[in-house]
Amino acid sequence: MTILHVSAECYPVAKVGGLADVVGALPKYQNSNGNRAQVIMPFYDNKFTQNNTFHSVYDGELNLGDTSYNFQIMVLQEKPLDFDVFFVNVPDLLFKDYVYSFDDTERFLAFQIASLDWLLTWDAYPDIIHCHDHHTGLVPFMLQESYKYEAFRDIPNLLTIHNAQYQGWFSHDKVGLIPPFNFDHVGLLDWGGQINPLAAAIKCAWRVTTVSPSYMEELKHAANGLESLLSAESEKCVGILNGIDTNVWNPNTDNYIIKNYTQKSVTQGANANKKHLCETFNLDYKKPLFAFIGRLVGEKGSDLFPEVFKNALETNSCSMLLLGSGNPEVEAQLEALKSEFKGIYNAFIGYDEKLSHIIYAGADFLLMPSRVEPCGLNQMYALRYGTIPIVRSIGGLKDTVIDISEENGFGICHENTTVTEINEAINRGITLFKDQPTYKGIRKKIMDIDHSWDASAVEYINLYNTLKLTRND
Ligand SMILES: Nc1ncnc2c1ncn2[C@@H]1O[C@H](COP(=O)(O)OP(=O)(O)O[C@H]2O[C@H](CO)[C@@H](O)[C@H](O)[C@H]2O)[C@@H](O)[C@H]1O
Repeated sequence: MTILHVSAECYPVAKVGGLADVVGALPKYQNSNGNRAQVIMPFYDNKFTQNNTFHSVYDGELNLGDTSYNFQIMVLQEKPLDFDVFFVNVPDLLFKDYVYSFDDTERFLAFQIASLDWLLTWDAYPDIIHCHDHHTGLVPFMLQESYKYEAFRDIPNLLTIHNAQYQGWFSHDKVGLIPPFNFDHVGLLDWGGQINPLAAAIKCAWRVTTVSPSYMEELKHAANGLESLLSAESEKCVGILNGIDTNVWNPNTDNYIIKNYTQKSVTQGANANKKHLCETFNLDYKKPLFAFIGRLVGEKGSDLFPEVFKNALETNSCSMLLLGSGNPEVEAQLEALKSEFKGIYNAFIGYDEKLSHIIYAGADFLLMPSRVEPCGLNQMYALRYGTIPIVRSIGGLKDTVIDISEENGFGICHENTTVTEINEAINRGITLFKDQPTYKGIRKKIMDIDHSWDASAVEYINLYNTLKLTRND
């Protein structure tokens, strides 16, 4: 089966968050099952495009309303990835040193139109078009409604919602940017008086998946305005838990970390990484080290960190390390804490892939007090590296972490994203750390949990197969 993933991010080409990890791993696993999965994504001006050579395989011109733009489809000269990636280069719009910004409407529309224009020239169309998040949400609409893409009406397509908080809204004033379609159907684009690419995709895609079963259920009650739509479309929606790329995330072979280790050598290995972190960030090595990695946004509960960290650090019984960026106010508060808690707290405000790996390996506990967490990959990386996750039981966190008080439990869970509950959970971690035999036992146990893509990749293939059957009916 041939599958074309359409996405704004893909690791290691361009990564802002978990979307990149998924699109960088799922095709690999699908290919290893005898399929041909490919990715099409924008050509950005970033380290990856600067450090690799590309050549153009197609030159075209796309229209955004009355304005036309030249574009090329580029491919890598050599093949450093485990699957084919096609890059859409629209020099005037997409070739920027950022992935997302204020001009997303025009940029991602151009990306989607160029992708489909080029696809029209293929000899054999893909069996499945798999779209990811709102940046590609107009693809299912255009496949179904745009006159110029009539040849694609039969291609099964699906949408994966990685995060329904972001929907790509824009005004109906810009409807003319979308290639002509039967205007009687303009309502398919609309949600709440605006053009809403995520809503349009939920309406038009043949199937909709979310990245965990629990998140699918939660969306019916909390989907940033799309609750009733998701409830109405629930028959075509299904939750498939994300996996992780166990080749990239392997403490035994990870080139980013200070000392590699296996389940057998986790104590020495993880401690060497912890030591490095404590030396680098001036932290007390003897205390349990709690870490957070991620975007500093409301969904992740990051606005509560300044107070949570202060409460925890005032007891002088733990160290804290944060890696992330986002809300400038939160960033400033987290910076300010540094002088107050020298020797037990530090923060790196920014993005650093290598450092994230060392933290997964060297921290004792990973905090994820998310208000919303569609799946969450960080807790799965933490488990693989023997770091105990402390999570709020929601979305994918609920599906992947069992509290230590339960049978076969291995993590610390709390019900709500409140300062009190997060601090209580941290205190439970401090207590657990004092009981070193139990702590070490859990560490070893969690490294055994299999969250590789193997099972979920097959679930996707099975789902694609049901769509192919629908087409043949
Ligand atoms: N400052 C930083 N420096 C280095 N690395 C950083 C970093 N900030 C984040 N990362 C990395 O980015 C990824 C974040 O993945 P998540 O799944 O936790 O969150 P995200 O909310 O982006 O993804 C959305 O999509 C994914 C994929 O479907 C869902 O799991 C998730 O719930 C949903 O919100 C991890 O690989 C993490 O290590």
